[in-house]
Amino acid sequence: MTIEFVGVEKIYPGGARSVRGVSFQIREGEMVGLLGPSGSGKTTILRIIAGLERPTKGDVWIGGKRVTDLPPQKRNVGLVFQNYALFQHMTVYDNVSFGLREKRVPKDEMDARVRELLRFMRLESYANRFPHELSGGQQQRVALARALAPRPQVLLFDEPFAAIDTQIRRELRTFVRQVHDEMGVTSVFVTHDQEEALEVADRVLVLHEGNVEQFGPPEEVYEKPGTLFVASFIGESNVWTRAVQNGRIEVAGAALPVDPAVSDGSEVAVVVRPKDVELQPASEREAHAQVVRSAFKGSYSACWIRTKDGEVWEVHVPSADRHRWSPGAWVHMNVTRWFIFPR
Ligand SMILES: Nc1ncnc2c1ncn2[C@@H]1O[C@H](COP(=O)(O)OP(=O)(O)OP(=O)(O)O)[C@@H](O)[C@H]1O
Repeated sequence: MTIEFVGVEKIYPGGARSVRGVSFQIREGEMVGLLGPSGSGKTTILRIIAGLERPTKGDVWIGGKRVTDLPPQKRNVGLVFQNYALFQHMTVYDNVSFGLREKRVPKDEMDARVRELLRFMRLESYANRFPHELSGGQQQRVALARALAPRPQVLLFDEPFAAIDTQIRRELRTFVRQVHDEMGVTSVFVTHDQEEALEVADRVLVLHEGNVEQFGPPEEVYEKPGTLFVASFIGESNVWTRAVQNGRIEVAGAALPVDPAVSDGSEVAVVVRPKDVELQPASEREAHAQVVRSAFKGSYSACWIRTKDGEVWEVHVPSADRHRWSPGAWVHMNVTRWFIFPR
């Protein structure tokens, strides 16, 4: 099912303008991650898709049908929330069959569907347990099975793994992606965790103060950020302000060209990813910077270097070379890639 927002605005009673005239289209079968800082409108957008909030302006379309005025139960969407929201007094089996009983699905058909989902979720032996007898990851799989039982064509996830520890979280997100692919649904999930969004989503919708900053595949929002906000929010970055002189800005001893439309004297922001700086050993006189600290991160190490102008940059180096950049070492910097935005 496609999902489309056309000029959707949401003003809550009390005046908070949470979503500011947003338009986007989600394709059939896509998995989209809503990513943005706290308060950027992610949950509100998800709730508007679900029909749990009504937009103040604009329209929502699901599968080519205008659903703006339809209640949640008529939208054929499945919801999975952060806190599982399982019925604590019901067994796993009863939780999963809940939506089917509501729909008065015949018993044999319901039983077959529940067994099929429990098998798929690797929960067959837990059918008679109660939620409190399960781990967080298992509870989340029950919540997913329950959402899937009535065969929704859209699945909505609100921070589904936020309460789960790292190892299980990684397993679950791979599992959710597999479920999405095998069930042939369209999915939208809210997350704070950009690694999660970049890993799992086909496209990421980056939100900032109720506006869409960028909507694109993970590699695009990372490698071709459209705005200063996206460049500094997605992935690690060094962000500095520079004044343009003779059509260029000076960064670590290099004069980088600026869009000719930007006039001399104006200020721009330059963003450099830590992986896009090469270090060379240098004498104190020739060096651009000195290493302040380094930290082992597995396959790479992070180094913080202080330039002679006092800026502290984060630079990533292969861990195998880490010993070359111990605190106090003088370094020459070569910036290999950068983004420039108006200030
Ligand atoms: N029921 C409500 N009544 C009034 N204001 C609300 C309500 N729900 C959300 N808001 C406000 O709308 C804005 C967007 O909230 P929303 O929950 O959509 O953001 P979010 O990006 O999901 O944030 P978080 O990551 O913290 O969950 C915030 O400023 C929030 O305070």
